[in-house]
Amino acid sequence: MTAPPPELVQLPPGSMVERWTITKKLGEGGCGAVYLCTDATGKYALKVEGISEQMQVLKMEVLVLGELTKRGSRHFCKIEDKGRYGSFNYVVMTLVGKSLQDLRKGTPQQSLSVACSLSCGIQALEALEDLHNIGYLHRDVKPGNYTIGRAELNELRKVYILDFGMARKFTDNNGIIRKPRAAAGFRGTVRYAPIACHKNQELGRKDDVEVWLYMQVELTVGRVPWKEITDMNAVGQAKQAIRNTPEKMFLPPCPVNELKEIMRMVDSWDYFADPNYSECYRLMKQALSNCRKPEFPYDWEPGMPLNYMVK
Ligand SMILES: Nc1ncnc2c1ncn2[C@@H]1O[C@H](COP(=O)(O)OP(=O)(O)OP(=O)(O)O)[C@@H](O)[C@H]1O
Repeated sequence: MTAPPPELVQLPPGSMVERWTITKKLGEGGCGAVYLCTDATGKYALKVEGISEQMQVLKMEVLVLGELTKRGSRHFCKIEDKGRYGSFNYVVMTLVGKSLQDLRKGTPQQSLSVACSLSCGIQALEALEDLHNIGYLHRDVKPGNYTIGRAELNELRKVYILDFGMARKFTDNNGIIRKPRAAAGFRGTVRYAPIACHKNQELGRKDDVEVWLYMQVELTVGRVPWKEITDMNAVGQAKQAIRNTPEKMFLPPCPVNELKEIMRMVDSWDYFADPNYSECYRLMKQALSNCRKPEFPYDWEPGMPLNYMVK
């Protein structure tokens, strides 16, 4: 018999968690919920997880964000507070804006304009590079886990990465890459999983970059070729097969030459490889310049079609 789903912590509007007043629920994930909260200094996001939850993912979130907060990293929420309160653990962090998934879905064509998606893509890869540089893999890269900042903070041109519930440390305490396990279980979302994940192989930095590339396609074109396929193995096969006909994935207005070159590089890397991020940025910037569209304003800035979504 399977265990009943864990009870999510419910915090009604007006309730307090230490000095934080709950305003409303922002969303729910697999293992907890995220609330809008305030204190005397402003608005924040408060993430909670019951202490009896089987999968304790908040710990990883605190570990990763704590490390990045220390380093003053770009693209990450800052931790304001953390602790245990009654029967749950909580972390209070920077409040961010809409996800790239919501913004993409807010358009009739389900995609961002090409210059906007390339520019956001560069920031999204910078976030992964920063995370990899402190020894962690994200392993759940997808447009729903990237957001923009808030208009009130003048952060409409900033991309944040969220959700480290599936992160994994790939280095040991001496910074040496851990030995890959012989077999690893499937992790993440089928649509965005790297090929190695379909093969139950240990994931490395190159796998986060592979998935970032799929995300780039989705943001620019509105879909990945395996969108309609539901069977996990068939999705894995489709990802493999597209290597023979990359033009079918990098549809206009994708910069096909540059993205093909990035895919070629990614496919040449193994578990231990340190991805050549700077070459990826160079190709993305080349594509941005070749598309002959201005990088700014982004699609959701004042006067632009998606601005209604960030108000
Ligand atoms: N710092 C934040 N500021 C604003 N909204 C946030 C913040 N962190 C998370 N959210 C929102 O709260 C919701 C749940 O987020 P969370 O990342 O915890 O869920 P999850 O467990 O990853 O969910 P999923 O299973 O969908 O991946 C999402 O809609 C997310 O956009």
